[in-house]
Amino acid sequence: MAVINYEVKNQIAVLTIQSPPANALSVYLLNSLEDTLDKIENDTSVKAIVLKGEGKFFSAGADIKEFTSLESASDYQSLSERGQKLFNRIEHFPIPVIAAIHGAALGGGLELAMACHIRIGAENAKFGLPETTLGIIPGFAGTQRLPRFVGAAKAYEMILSGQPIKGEEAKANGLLNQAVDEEAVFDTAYSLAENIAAKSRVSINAVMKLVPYAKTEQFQQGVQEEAKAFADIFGSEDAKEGVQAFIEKRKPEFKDK
Ligand SMILES: C/C=C/C(=O)SCCNC(=O)CCNC(=O)[C@H](O)C(C)(C)COP(=O)(O)OP(=O)(O)OC[C@H]1O[C@@H](n2cnc3c(N)ncnc32)[C@H](O)[C@@H]1OP(=O)(O)O
Repeated sequence: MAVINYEVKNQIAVLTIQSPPANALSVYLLNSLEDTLDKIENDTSVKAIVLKGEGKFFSAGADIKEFTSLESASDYQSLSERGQKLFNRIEHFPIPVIAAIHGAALGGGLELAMACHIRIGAENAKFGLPETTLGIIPGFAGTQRLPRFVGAAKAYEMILSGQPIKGEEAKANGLLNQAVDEEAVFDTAYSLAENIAAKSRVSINAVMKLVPYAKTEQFQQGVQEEAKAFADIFGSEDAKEGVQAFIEKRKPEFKDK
């Protein structure tokens, strides 16, 4: 069963994505994450959060297999808006969230990591938005958040090519705060959480309120446009072909329509 498991100890909540085999972000999992945030927001003991994935990856993104059960453009737009809203909540969460990323953060997995406040990643992990490989586009605000971290030129390259980058390159491009050995990812994230938890809650709350003002004003407009485009693109033959090809483990044959 896909869930977010969480444990609170010493004022730190550790959230673990448990959705084997790839920690795909199904709607059920997104709902579980929302429920967990509700509980943590009401737990006045928590001062920092570490978010990690169980198994081989942090997360391989939205559940591609679930796409085939959606029918209309409005279903796809709702899915996109569901993820966008949740990730926006994380970005504005009053408690700092540190993503501890190993294996891969792809598609929605990277979009989730980018909504967190701090990212510690493995040097050998893959970071990317491979949606164009499926004949679709990112839909959980990736087109808007990625350029913020890596700049427009690198974002175009990553989104249009669909090619992931490794931890060192992600760090050099501002996507990661630190790139460390895979074995050290969780401990590095956790000790940063301990450092934060030793600070006054008053300071933490003030910082969490102030930093979001640094955002651009067009971000909300951008994510609305993204949800519409995400819905439209699923009406294309190439999106059906791309998703089907992933499921059938073959290369897609795009027809540009
Ligand atoms: C709005 C948001 C949109 C999106 O996020 S769209 C999704 C974007 N993400 C991707 O396109 C990533 C797709 N996955 C991959 O590229 C690869 O996988 C990995 C690099 C993550 C891992 O590769 P490897 O180690 O070779 O494993 P494996 O055999 O490909 O995958 C193991 C199992 O995990 C399933 N899986 C992987 N990613 C997803 C996913 N995103 N949604 C649903 N299932 C996924 C596979 O199918 C397979 O399953 P089985 O063992 O039954 O064959």
